[in-house]
Amino acid sequence: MRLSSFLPNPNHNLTFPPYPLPIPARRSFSAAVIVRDLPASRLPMAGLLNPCLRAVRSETAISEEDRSHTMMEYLGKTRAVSDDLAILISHLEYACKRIAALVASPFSSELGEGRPMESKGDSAARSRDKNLHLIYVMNDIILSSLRNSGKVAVMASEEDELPVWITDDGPFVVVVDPLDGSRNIDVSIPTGTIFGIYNRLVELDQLPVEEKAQINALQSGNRLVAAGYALYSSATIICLSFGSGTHTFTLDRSTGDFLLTHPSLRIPPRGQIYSVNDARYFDWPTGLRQYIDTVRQGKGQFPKKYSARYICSLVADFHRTLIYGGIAMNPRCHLRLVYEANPLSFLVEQAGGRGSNGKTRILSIQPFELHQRLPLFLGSLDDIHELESYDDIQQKVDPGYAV
Ligand SMILES: O=P(O)(O)OC[C@H]1O[C@](O)(COP(=O)(O)O)[C@@H](O)[C@@H]1O
Repeated sequence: MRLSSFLPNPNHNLTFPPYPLPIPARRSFSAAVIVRDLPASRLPMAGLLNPCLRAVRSETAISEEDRSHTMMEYLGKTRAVSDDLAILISHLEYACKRIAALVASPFSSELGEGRPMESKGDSAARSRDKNLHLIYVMNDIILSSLRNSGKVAVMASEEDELPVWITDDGPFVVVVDPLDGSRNIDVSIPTGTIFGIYNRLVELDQLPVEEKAQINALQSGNRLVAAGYALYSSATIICLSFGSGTHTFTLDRSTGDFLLTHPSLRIPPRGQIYSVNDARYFDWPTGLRQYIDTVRQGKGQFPKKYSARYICSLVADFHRTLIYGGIAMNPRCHLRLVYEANPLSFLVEQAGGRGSNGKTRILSIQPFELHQRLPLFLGSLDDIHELESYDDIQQKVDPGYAV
């Protein structure tokens, strides 16, 4: 068996994307070369081929000595990660490296130009987003990686109106927001990719493709087998959970490896930071206004004056919240249950926090529509419980915002 047959194959991508790319393909795909050149012991499927390595796979959360392990090594050692899942993650990792390179490229604004702009997914609602071309390129990068993995039955993307059926026997379903915070690209503010992974519902295999694609993608967050995000910032981070803790990996640009930097991350039970677009204050309901007024005066259950931070890039605001604690929220019906709220709630819960729509635990909500939006509150357990106790915190008024 040739190892390379499992890996993101750089040759598959030479025909991609199917429109002019203003940078030499070799430069933009250098991550593939790095992955291809990894020694066999560092590949995720090393356990498949090497029985000794498989034996050291551990059931438990990662230990201190695992710090600085590459993501590939981590996947190879963790029993919760099957070989199929490890292969899928390695392809997602590869896609995220390519996106990281492209968002940082001086040519990113030209990407996808000349490509016909069909009306897709949520694009009507996203008319204020100038970067739709670029987003569609990122979407294609993810789709191409998932196809090449051979492990995905269906991909549902925030950028596509309908889910894409990929392969009948793919064991997984992937939901994805390829480029969150895209409006910030032109000013080099962090952006991200969010993804969730479910098992394919084999009991639906006999249904027509459109039907089984939809139902597979509309699984409730309770059924996630893994979720993650990539943050494209001063460092490129991938944060992952397979249902036994949340771990973050940082890209070492000198080697192209993601190194384990925060094993078994725990969100502090209290933070001192709230993150919200507070220009909307006068559209908020009474409960939310009262909560924010209270904590910023230091009169809440945690007797410290809270500070505000708002990047307006969900992944970045969420990542800071995960590390420092506090709450990242968007109280209006704006963020998507399937592509954003569920994966991030899974990650925050696995780190000891909570994801809520202001009344209910996000992961227990059954989605009824792929692009369904909802109010979203993510963060430290005690902070979220305190906020929920104000009851009236979901913003019902949404006049439509121009910026
Ligand atoms: O305009 P608001 O309510 O502050 O929303 C900002 C949020 O919208 C997002 O940009 C996502 O919206 P889009 O998916 O439409 O780009 C988040 O990254 C950010 O947190």
